[in-house]
Amino acid sequence: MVSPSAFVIGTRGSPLALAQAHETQRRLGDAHGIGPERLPLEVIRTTGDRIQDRPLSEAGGKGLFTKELDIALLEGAIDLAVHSAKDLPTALPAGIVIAGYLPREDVRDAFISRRAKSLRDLPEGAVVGSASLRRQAEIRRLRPDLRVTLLRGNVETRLAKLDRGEVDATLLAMAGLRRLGLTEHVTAVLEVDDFLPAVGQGAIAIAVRAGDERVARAVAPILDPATGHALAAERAFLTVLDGSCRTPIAGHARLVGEALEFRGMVLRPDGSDSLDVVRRGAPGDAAALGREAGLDLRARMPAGFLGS
Ligand SMILES: NCc1[nH]cc(CCC(=O)O)c1CC(=O)O
Repeated sequence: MVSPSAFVIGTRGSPLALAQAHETQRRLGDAHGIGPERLPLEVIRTTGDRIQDRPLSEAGGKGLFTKELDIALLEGAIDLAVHSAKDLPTALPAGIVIAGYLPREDVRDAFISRRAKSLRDLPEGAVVGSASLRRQAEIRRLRPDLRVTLLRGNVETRLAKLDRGEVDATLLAMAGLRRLGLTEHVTAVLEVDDFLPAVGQGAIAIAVRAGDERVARAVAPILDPATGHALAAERAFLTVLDGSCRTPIAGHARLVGEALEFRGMVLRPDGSDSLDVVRRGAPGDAAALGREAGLDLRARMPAGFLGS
């Protein structure tokens, strides 16, 4: 007899999404002593996966990668959804909550190029491709002389475009490259203090139905409290500033000893100006810390900074 599924894991179908879903499946299986056959993956294609020709910020923003998974969750077709925390909107649909996060991967961005050893060494006028408004603005801030172009597609597609010489360099998250076993492509790693990552970068979020105690209890042992505190601060920061998905925003929280340290930044899209903030506090006050950091930046922002 085939044993019934314990929990159905919903995921997008990109190689990175599948790697993250498999990691979730492995951790959940280990925690409960059950095999992958009892934790089947249900692959769901999202609007964000279909749009390849324009920046997603122009196509309606972040919910594009989550809507179809949200529906499957609410309809009971899946029991939990695995997401890159970075791609999650700040507001989730009614009836869906984030149970928590897996232990965080490397949060840093990687510089990848065949033409230079580092962002600093790229020749003047070199072309750097990225689809991220944050990375585009941070690159322009550090190197206003470079040409920044749109480079979309999944991690493998972008590396192929680099190999074909469509761009001289690109930036990708270390977390994704590690999960895909592609770190041999990395030319240099950008430290957090030099190149502040996106809110949620490197973290895998587990979304569940609100009030579904069976699923909540099952996933609890695989969730990482430290990552939860960091993400609470980062997402509260984003919520305060997320007036527009056209805004380059960076934010990162980490435990330093007993304290949670948060750094946040907003940039003009052309990199000509930026504002940053640092706050430290108790991990238990993570959300308030992030919110206050966001309010502080908002109060210091000149009119029109967010491009509205
Ligand atoms: N927006 C795409 C996306 N969403 C999550 C990751 C990488 C994994 C992560 O940041 O957790 C990536 C690719 C990238 O930014 O290089």
